[in-house]
Amino acid sequence: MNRPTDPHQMVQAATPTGTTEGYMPGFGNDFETEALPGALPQGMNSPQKCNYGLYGEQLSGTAFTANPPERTWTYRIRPSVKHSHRYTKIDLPFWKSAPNVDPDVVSLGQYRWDPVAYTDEKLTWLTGMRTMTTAGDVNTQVGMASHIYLVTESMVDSYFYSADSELLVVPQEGHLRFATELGIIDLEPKEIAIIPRGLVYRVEVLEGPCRGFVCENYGQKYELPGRGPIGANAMANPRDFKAPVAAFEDREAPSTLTIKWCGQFHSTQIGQSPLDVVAWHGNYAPYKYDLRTYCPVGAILFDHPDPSIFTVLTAPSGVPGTANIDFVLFRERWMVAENTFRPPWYHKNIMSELMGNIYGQYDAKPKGFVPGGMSLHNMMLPHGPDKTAFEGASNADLKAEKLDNTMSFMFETRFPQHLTRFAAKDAPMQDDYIDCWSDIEKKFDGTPGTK
Ligand SMILES: O=C(O)Cc1cc(O)ccc1O
Ligand SMILES: [Fe+2]
Repeated sequence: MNRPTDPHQMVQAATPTGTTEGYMPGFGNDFETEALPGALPQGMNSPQKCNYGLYGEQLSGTAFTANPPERTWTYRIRPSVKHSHRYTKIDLPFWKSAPNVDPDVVSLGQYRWDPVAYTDEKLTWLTGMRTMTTAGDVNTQVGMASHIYLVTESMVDSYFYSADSELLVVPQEGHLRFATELGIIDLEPKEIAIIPRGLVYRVEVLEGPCRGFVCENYGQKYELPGRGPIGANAMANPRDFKAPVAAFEDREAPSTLTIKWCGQFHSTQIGQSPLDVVAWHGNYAPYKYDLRTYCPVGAILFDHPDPSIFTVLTAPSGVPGTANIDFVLFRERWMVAENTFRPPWYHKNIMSELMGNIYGQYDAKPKGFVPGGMSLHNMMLPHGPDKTAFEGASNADLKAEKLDNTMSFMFETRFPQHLTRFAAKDAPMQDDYIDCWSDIEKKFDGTPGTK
């Protein structure tokens, strides 16, 4: 067990034998963890008096009667209802929620952005969030928002939770620490984290500046996609998802708690750190996942399958097979298909595709889609390889080829995505993006045979 030496170091539970330090493996497991011995009641949830004078409190992430229900029992120094003032609305003008349809902004189109640049401005997780697109409606818990974050400063005596959403965090540069009620998640590029709806946390900069992408999921929680005929292994394997062990701080200091609720931000003053959960058990918890453990399955003879084969996590929408959000990963892999145009095909899709580049080069766009950059191919708008990618791939010698040093992803939603004013006017949009297709030649001349 660690003892705190500075205000931001928490007392952390010992790690169960054989697991990565500070984390417990498994997707959606029913975990139990305690940072002080005997803090977790055994065999029951609500003893008349909890050990150490702790308060028992349940955090429900699904309806009580959902199947399966997801909830966590926390044993904490104070119940979280102990805050001293009412909530005051505050303004975080760059963090938008759906519906956010700006009459001056055209969302219909193919768009691409260079990385949003750091400035001299000091930015925290809250002030550094820049919404790029929104889809659906936060009030009916349908849809999503995509954001870029630029974070240079740790939150100090400042805590946050989103009642609106589960956050999928995809770092591109820098190392962040999510000190949450349920424990600590350290996060760096090539990893992702999921922060559940309702969970209080503080974000610290371990190595800055930090830039990355966030998909805010207003709907049902992310789950592992069914693998169907692929079977019980490959793609994202459950044991590679890691939930933190319990960690707490007993810290009395005037602090601010900010809540995102129905698209608006509110804050209240509290006299202590809310990260005071000494022990917990349950299946509603934050987790992280190392994208390098994703085992891609692909074409081993001919043709290019749909990108759904690369789904890491899927958030259902209620319509079977039609996700509110799919998180899809394009990582290093071998290309071996014979007599095949190997990059993505030209296509139109009812789903809206927002992509981000974590590092390297993406096969359909060898130039222009750079690390830290994003692109949007909105509902039913045609897109596909640029002229260079098309010419290269249709004339390539089709030997086995490793796509190396490449990691891009897609937030794919069944809902159209609307650009924010920031995305349309302030972010570094590439005005000439659609020119990447304009030189595609007509090869047809009425005579048979390949050209
Ligand atoms: O548009 C894109 O680049 C994403 C994508 C990749 C792929 O392999 C197939 C379809 C698709 O939309
Ligand atoms: Fe696409």
